[in-house]
Amino acid sequence: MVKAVLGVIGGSGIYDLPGLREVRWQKVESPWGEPSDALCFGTLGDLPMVFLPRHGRGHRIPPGEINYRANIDALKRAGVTDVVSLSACGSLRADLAPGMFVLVDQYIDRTVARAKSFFGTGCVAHVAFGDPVSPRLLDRLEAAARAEAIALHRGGTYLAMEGPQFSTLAESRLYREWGCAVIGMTNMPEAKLAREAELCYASVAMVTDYDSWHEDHGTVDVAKILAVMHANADSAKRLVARLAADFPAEHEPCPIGSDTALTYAIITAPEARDPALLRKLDAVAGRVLG
Ligand SMILES: CSC[C@H]1O[C@H](OP(=O)(O)O)[C@H](O)[C@@H]1O
Ligand SMILES: Nc1ncnc2[nH]cnc12
Repeated sequence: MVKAVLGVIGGSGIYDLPGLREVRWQKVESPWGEPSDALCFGTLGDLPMVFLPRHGRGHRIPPGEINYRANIDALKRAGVTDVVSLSACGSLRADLAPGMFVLVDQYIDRTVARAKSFFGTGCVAHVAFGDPVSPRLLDRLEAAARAEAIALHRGGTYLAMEGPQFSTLAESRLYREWGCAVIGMTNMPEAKLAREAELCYASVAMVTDYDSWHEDHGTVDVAKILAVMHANADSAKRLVARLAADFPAEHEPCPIGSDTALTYAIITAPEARDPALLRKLDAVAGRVLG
């Protein structure tokens, strides 16, 4: 049996997880560089949990400078099987009001200046990503939100922008025409890397604002976001506590194969593989590389 370990990546406004027991912050070394912070290990009920504040405690790191590879690698090394990503986001739809939580099921990646893969020259891999989110995690998040009476919308496309500046009005309108539901700066390449690391992944996008398109709300700024973010953070912590309380002790095989994503993904012939890269892949791809 594979023991379930729930990883939580906390976004803006979420720098700890109250309610964790046996808490210990511990630095995890990664061959991919520095994770955003030490990892916070603990238990909620009987479930082992690992928490990582995406921007570091004190919100030191901007979205474009987060070492997403080190973060996902460190969570993998810590034994995490499932990752819930918590994120502040702007809404691109009138019906998704500030305060609502959206369970994202698709992404559009418009980030441009980030390392997006663990693989590369010396070990090439192409994982499937048509279904980027683990549906079973979504089911569990939906049930937890219902139990906590948190307003939630299931489904929607998250537009990942580079930032750190917010969108222009023209960009905001364009993303609405593309049918996107929410916008943020961090879920890519995080979701791609989680898939490469064979982690089940789901994003909870917590709406803080209407981005720049809404005539009644003007353009977005950090003051508007902060006004909603703290209430969202309290709900998110309740959501996670409920999720953990109902989480199975044994890792459930992912119905879309997130946890076996590398089985047929590596295309480089064994004799052409770069030993130095293979060493860095020990945690992420250890299951298939041996
Ligand atoms: C503080 S507003 C902009 C900031 O918030 C979001 O971060 P996260 O996804 O980590 O909650 C957004 O992506 C920006 O990084
Ligand atoms: N409107 C917005 N655009 C990008 N990231 C955000 N995070 C919170 N609100 C956002």
